[in-house]
Amino acid sequence: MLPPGLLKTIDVIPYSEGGEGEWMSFERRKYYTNAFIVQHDKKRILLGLKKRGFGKDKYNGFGGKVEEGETSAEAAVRELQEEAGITAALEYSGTMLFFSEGADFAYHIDYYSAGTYEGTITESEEMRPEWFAIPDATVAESSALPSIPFQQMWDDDGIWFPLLLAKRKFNGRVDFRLNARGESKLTKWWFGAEAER
Ligand SMILES: COc1nc(N)nc2c1ncn2[C@H]1C[C@H](O)[C@@H](COP(=O)(O)OP(=O)(O)OP(=O)(O)O)O1
Repeated sequence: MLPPGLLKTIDVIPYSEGGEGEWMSFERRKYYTNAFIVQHDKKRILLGLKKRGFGKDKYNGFGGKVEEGETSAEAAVRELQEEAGITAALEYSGTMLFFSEGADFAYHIDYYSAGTYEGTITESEEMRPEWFAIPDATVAESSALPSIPFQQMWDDDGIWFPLLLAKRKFNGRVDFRLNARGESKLTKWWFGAEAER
């Protein structure tokens, strides 16, 4: 049921799949984290604008490589501190395998989230933190905050963000291929989510 290479971390039921072609093969993987502050009571989520390197000019959670000798959960807390200046009791939200055509490794990304944090949110050399409104169909008035900027995020984020916001853990894989202009685009995906409680 699961796509090749995806290491199952939780029991999931199929949630979303699409795209075309075969899954690409890869030789090795590297371990990454990505963390979000999601405040349902304030209807807002903290994202960061990546200022350099991989994913520059995209909004994302805060994260990076898991260093040798640390767990993914420890790496997530460290990266959140380094990139946004805050600490949080992060909870595991899901895992995604991402492979991009031509890359020499696949990203194994563990996602984390927390509803509260300590410290002062601070811009770092890598990320500029900003709050965005969590969509709420039950509330008529619009938020003073901007909407989540999916047009300036990774193509796959629109698929699994509803799960993150609904606190449903997920496992997924996304493959990106290069288009005629040499841009890396989402071409195939599979996501499973834990059953609704
Ligand atoms: C393709 O789909 C992706 N979606 C999202 N939301 N995030 C992704 C995707 N692919 C990679 N990422 C994340 C995973 C990491 O959090 C960052 C990349 O981390 P970074 O560029 O910071 O990595 P390094 O500079 O190698 O690591 P250090 O921060 O430890 O130096 O993007």
